[in-house]
Amino acid sequence: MSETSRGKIFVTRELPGSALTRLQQSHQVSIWPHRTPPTPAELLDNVAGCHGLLTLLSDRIDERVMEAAGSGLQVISNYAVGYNNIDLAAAGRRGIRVGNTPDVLTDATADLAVTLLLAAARRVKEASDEVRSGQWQTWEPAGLLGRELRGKTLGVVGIGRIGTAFAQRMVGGWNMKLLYTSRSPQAEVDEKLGGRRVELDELLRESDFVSVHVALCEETRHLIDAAALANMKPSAILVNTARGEIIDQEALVQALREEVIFAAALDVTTPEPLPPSHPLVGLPNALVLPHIGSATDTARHEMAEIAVDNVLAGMSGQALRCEVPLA
Ligand SMILES: NC(=O)c1ccc[n+]([C@@H]2O[C@H](COP(=O)([O-])OP(=O)(O)OC[C@H]3O[C@@H](n4cnc5c(N)ncnc54)[C@H](O)[C@@H]3O)[C@@H](O)[C@H]2O)c1
Ligand SMILES: O=C(O)[C@H](O)CO
Repeated sequence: MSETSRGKIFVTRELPGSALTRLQQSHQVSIWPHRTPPTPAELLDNVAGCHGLLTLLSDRIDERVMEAAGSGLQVISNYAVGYNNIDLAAAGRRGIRVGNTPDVLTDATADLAVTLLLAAARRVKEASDEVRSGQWQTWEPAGLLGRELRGKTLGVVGIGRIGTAFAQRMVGGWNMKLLYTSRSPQAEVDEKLGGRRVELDELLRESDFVSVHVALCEETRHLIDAAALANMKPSAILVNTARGEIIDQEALVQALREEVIFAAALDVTTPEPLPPSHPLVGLPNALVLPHIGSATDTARHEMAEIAVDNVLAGMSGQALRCEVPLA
């Protein structure tokens, strides 16, 4: 299909900025009009006959969805850098290209990981709750004591784009010692940030702050389980801006209740949204945000431009601006 012939595209949510108008100029575009995602049945109905899909991380794009779209489906463009919501093997079998939106959200997400770490270290949630609930009585010498960062050991689980940007901030800002896990040696991280690649066990044992940045896949699901949490220092803080499923959340609740670790600060959970009745929401030493890592105007606008470029390229049979390699 050429970029000028009108192919059918389903977009699963409105996007910020004007990027979607570029799709509308050349194609027949239908945009899911609601704030919440289509249900699986609604998704199946809406993709029928589509040549391109522009999806969000909350849309599960499995073989059934690809089947429902039909044999004309050429491209699935995910409005996210993570693509664990898409069955890549099925896309590969069907010759469907898959796109994502890396790099433009790296700074925003690394900044949020710093925010979470600092907020947990200085007990910002408890402090703010004290003011809101009227329990703030006086300035107390030993009230709400938190943790200092300078010179402490930082453990980065998965030192990709965001993990590296986060480590740069923490090493540069607070002169932290850096340990990281990676499937391959990272000479630049070692040279520029004084990093040392270690096994996960050692990272958890030695780190004062642990931040998770690895992609979610079968090998990383519940990478941080009860045994891993037990391996951490009782004074340690765990940050997660990657995906909720990388942490065994029930084990985390127990570890926080029993003070196996000091605190956790999470931008991602299982499920999303996390119900307000979930124990993590009520725990004083857990801070939960509603998956806002990339939520800056710049990042979300640039993500939209890439996602649209990916759809246009895929529908004209070209390599995508940001293409996910398929198995
Ligand atoms: N909270 C948010 O809003 C937000 C925003 C952006 C990204 N993310 C998440 O952060 C993740 C990282 O993003 P990125 O741009 O740094 O990606 P990246 O690909 O640069 O980094 C991912 C790292 O995970 C490693 N990895 C992948 N599979 C692995 C496996 N099986 N075992 C061990 N390591 C493995 C890779 O080698 C890489 O170092 C994304 O996958 C996404 O889930 C969340
Ligand atoms: O993977 C991603 O890009 C985030 O989770 C949302 O921006």
